[in-house]
Amino acid sequence: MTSIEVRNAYVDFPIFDAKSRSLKKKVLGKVGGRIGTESKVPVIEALHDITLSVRSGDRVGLVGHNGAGKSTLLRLLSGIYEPTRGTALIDGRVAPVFDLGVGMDQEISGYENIMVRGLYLGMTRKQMEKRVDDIAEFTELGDYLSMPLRTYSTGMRVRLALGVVTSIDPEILLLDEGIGAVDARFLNKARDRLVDLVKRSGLLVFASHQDDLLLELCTSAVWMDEGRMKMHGSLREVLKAYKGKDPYENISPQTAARLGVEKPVSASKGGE
Ligand SMILES: Nc1ncnc2c1ncn2[C@@H]1O[C@H](COP(=O)(O)OP(=O)(O)OP(=O)(O)O)[C@@H](O)[C@H]1O
Repeated sequence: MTSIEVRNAYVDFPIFDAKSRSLKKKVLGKVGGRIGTESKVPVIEALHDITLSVRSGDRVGLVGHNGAGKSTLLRLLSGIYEPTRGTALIDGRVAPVFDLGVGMDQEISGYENIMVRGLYLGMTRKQMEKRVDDIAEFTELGDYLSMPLRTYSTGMRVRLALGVVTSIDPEILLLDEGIGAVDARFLNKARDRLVDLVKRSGLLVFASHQDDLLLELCTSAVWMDEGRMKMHGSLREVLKAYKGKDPYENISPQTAARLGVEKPVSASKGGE
């Protein structure tokens, strides 16, 4: 069965070229994992004693401040990082969607990039051949699909990458928030495809700062803080604790309608 089991896992990054004198001054920072200065070189404790079990059907959101450890945790769950201590057992085919640009080649055409990126995400050539027309239509890139990628604007690249990403059939889908960083009109168009993609996926872990997208794609959540799991529970409860207010207070009427929930009347003033 598709699953990920993480037990007492730590991820440390030793930093060999840090300016250790200024580290001794201990400037109090609000973001990032703890920096240990006991050993010869400073060590960033990006993940600290993580125990997490994700199974088929789970849709987990990762929330937390900048540097809290969300991306590092995604990389641990994908097998890209090995834990420094502890274990991470991954059972299933992983599609890591961290950076929309990864696996894209500047010198080959949009069509060719669709194939290459699909293979990188675990699809076969045959599967991608069947999907290429659908992806091409979604991107609205027309004749540009025959041009080399270097001729594309940033937004055009995002369209291409999102088209491919939302066409795959992953067992384990790991999404980093970059996916949300596209213009609102195109995101609207991509949203349905993203929702379908998540439905097709065995399990999802999604790191994001955007409540709307989290509410749409996830049911449970983990709140990361200084590399530790501060809370694990239903998405609504975790967002409530993290933000200090009910996430449904902030969502747009359109999102409320899509989610089939009633937007509660704003009761408290909170904030990150
Ligand atoms: N390759 C690396 N080398 C050294 N330190 C790293 C590396 N990657 C992450 N870190 C550190 O690990 C900690 C966690 O970073 P991570 O990128 O996982 O945070 P995040 O929660 O995804 O943040 P954001 O919301 O800003 O993307 C930070 O203190 C960061 O400085």
